[in-house]
Amino acid sequence: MAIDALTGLVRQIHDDLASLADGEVATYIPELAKADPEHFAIAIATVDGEVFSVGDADVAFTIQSMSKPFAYAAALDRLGRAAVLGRVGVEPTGDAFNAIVLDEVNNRPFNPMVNAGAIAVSALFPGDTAGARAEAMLAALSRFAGRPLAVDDAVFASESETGHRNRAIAWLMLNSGMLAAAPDLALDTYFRQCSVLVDTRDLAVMAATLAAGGVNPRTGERAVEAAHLPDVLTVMLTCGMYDYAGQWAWEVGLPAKSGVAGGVVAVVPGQFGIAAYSPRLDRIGNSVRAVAAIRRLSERLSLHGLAARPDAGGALRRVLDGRTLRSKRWRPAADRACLDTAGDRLVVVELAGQVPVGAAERAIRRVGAMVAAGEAVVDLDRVTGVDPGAVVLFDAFGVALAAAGRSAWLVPGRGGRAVADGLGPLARTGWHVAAGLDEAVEAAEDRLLGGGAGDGREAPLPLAAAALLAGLSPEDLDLLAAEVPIGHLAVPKGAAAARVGEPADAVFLVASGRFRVQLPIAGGAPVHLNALGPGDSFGEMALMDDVPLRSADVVAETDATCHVLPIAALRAFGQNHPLVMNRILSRLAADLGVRLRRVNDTIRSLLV
Ligand SMILES: NC(=O)CC[C@H](N)C(=O)O
Repeated sequence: MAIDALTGLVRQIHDDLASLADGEVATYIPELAKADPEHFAIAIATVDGEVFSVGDADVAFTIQSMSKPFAYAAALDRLGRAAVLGRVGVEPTGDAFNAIVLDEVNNRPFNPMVNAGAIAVSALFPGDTAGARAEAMLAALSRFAGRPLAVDDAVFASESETGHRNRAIAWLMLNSGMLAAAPDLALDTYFRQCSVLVDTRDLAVMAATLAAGGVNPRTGERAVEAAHLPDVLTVMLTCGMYDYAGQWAWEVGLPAKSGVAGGVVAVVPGQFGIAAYSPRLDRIGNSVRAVAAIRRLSERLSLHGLAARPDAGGALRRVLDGRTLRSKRWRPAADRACLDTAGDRLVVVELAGQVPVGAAERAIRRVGAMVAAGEAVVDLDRVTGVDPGAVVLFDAFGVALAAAGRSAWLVPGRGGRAVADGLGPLARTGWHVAAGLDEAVEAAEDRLLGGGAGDGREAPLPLAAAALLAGLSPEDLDLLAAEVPIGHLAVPKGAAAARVGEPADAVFLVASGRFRVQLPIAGGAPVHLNALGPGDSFGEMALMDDVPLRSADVVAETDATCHVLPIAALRAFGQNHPLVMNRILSRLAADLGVRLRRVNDTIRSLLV
């Protein structure tokens, strides 16, 4: 049995309320009077499909008015907002759920949560016969529950026989032309809809489907388009608890809906669906224990929708500048020195997690402060989601950049694809979308440097200028040139000087041009490890160990040339001149130390 945090907390609330016996079981629908007043259950469903429950969570009862948000969602999905708004408003009435009050001005019921509005919505289910409409209604509600639901025929019969007030409402609406179907047909669908059998766990899953953007977290099936959720959740918050809705919004702050069989569902957008069941009702028709249970849960877990939220800037993970964050591109000492000073005119803003509008605005503000005099990169690789409004801001900023004749780099990475896709035509935006952070930083550095050296057209460096041989005297170099057959290799742009798995039989000293050291990934882009330029070396690790094969690809970024020293000849040279070889190996060890520290910095930056 897995140990979790919610079950114990919910059980505590359940136990604390077990003795609460206020309220009366509904009897105006005779069949409802048969409910066991002691039944009490609480359930929570998460948006990733877990369901926690305590008490009588498997006891079945009829959904009653808790069906209304789901029927409303189905109507919005099928007919669209305008058509449904023409049939039912969104204004709370402050009256009882069965009030015979219609919005005469707009010729429609006030909202879809009271009976009048709900009957108007039930009339919108498709079908020419009661059976066809019932089938459409059950299919819609079942998508939210994630299992086939059925009607309790006894409750349906009981409500049909006694539903005179609802009949009055329906015929009154017919009289005003508000009903989209014949009253008997609309009422048949509505009474069946209210008589659908559910248990508390079902209701939690139905609410979780609304919390999860309209997708059922148990089945993965979409029950309603996400675009309709604000409509559904708003009327649940403002009207769902009838003339207790104002106090509910103030105390609990969650979109919710009650039902006279004794249930209440509540939605924590993006997190949970909550349901509670206990048949005793207060004078308004809401379950006393269920209201108390969800109120306590909201208080205990600070779920109130308008509770203070953490600063939106939390998604702004890091802001670095070009003095600390460098591209992997090789740069000559002069360029490196330039970046040591001018690097503060290159800013890299990194976002992570969910990006609300506020965080996007803050990141953009940092970029906007820089692009007038320098370069900027926005890295979204660690982002897990971007609010639609944030995408709008990124696009608007791109247009402002273009209008100002400036530009900046955007790195969508693994999480920011929605932003890149949401940008208008790249021609009208000042964003450069980069495949990776290193590419963007390299391009920003180039622009800061006015180009950047190592383009392959420079004169090849002599052997003596190789960093690996920096410790050798002219005499040492003469010895080396006399006893080691030194080759020269020209590598055209795009060609590989070395490939993974090839024999590691030579050391390459870069004389001109640039190389990228990379790991080939089957079916994907290679992983960029390092950049090399004139004076650098590769393949020299073979001097230190007996690994006979190359461990990475080395590909020319520009036309390039290298001095080539065979390993076997170098080893023989080392036997004859151990002191000279020792200077080469000391240099190599020092270089490896620099590379190791750079790798440590990279790892540390990933963990920060
Ligand atoms: N609030 C409710 O659950 C009322 C639903 C019930 N079927 C009615 O129409 O009266």
